[in-house]
Amino acid sequence: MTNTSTNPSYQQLPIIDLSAAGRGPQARALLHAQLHSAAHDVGFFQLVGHGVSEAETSALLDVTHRFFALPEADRLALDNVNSPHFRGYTRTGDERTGGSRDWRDQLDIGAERPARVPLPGEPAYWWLQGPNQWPAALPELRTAALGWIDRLSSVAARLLRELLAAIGAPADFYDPVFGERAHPHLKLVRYPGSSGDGADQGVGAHKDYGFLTLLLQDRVGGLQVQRADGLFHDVPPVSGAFVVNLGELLEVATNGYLLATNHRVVSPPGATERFSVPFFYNPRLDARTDPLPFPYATAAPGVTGDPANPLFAEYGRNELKGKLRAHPLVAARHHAELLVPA
Ligand SMILES: O=C(O)CCC(=O)C(=O)O
Ligand SMILES: [Fe+2]
Repeated sequence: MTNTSTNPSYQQLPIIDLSAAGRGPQARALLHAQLHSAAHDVGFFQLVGHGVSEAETSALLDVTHRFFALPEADRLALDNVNSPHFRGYTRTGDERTGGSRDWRDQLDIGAERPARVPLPGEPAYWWLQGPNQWPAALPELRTAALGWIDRLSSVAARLLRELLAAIGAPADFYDPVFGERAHPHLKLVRYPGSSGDGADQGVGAHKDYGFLTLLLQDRVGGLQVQRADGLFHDVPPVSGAFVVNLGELLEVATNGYLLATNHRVVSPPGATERFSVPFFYNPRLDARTDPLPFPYATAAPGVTGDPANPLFAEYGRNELKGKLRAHPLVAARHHAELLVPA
């Protein structure tokens, strides 16, 4: 990949301490100023003071390692090609981003709900609701993953409210699109090192589909975020911090005042493995993202106009667009009628 920047002025990443929200009006006002700038000027930041302990994160990383250490047959028993809901295991090389192969394997997990097959005339995105696939040989993974989804949903809910307040909007404006029927998503990811053929796309440049992503990464590094100079900048691991990116719905919500952050992962060198656990804070599938009332709305530039990646205000549509693109084997097997002929 090209265009990687080594510009030192970009090496200081904003660090946001969420615990400041509970430390009185002055601390909260300072938090809001920092959050406003981090979200508007940079588009991503490191989140600390979130209340998730090191014991909790190491337990999750431990179960992640144990999942990828299972015999391949145990992982392939959960192949997402068998799930019309895009849940389960994707083997290395089966996922595509920007039309090219990603060199990572992963387990996709969502809210645990029964399938809701769309009736004629209903939106196709209801396919995204359905059961997960769990490894029989590692029953504790289910508890850990569903527990992490609950834990991070509440951190993300607090963070979103502070972020909305920080830009002068009603903090609870989007509360109704979350709640019981929200559609959070978790991935357990392994980057198995270099593909050996000269490509270094761990995952290609993309934006996430929802409101906020809270990423737990190990110490290896390789995540890069595109900044205002157009170049990709390393996001070095910070112990105890989650990397937060803004997703496409926040861009839609603010008419481009906040931008969804374009990011990618460069494969680790040689046989080095990297593990990460992105958590995606997504609303209900049938939620429409109403425009956010806030004082900067009139100055907002509008959403990014990329014909290859239209942004949809209806969350389910926005996610389905991405899943069909990223998982062509699942799409071809279960959803051929949804694919636009090339
Ligand atoms: O693994 C990472 O650091 C980032 C993963 C990511 O961007 C994604 O899965 O959407
Ligand atoms: Fe991402």
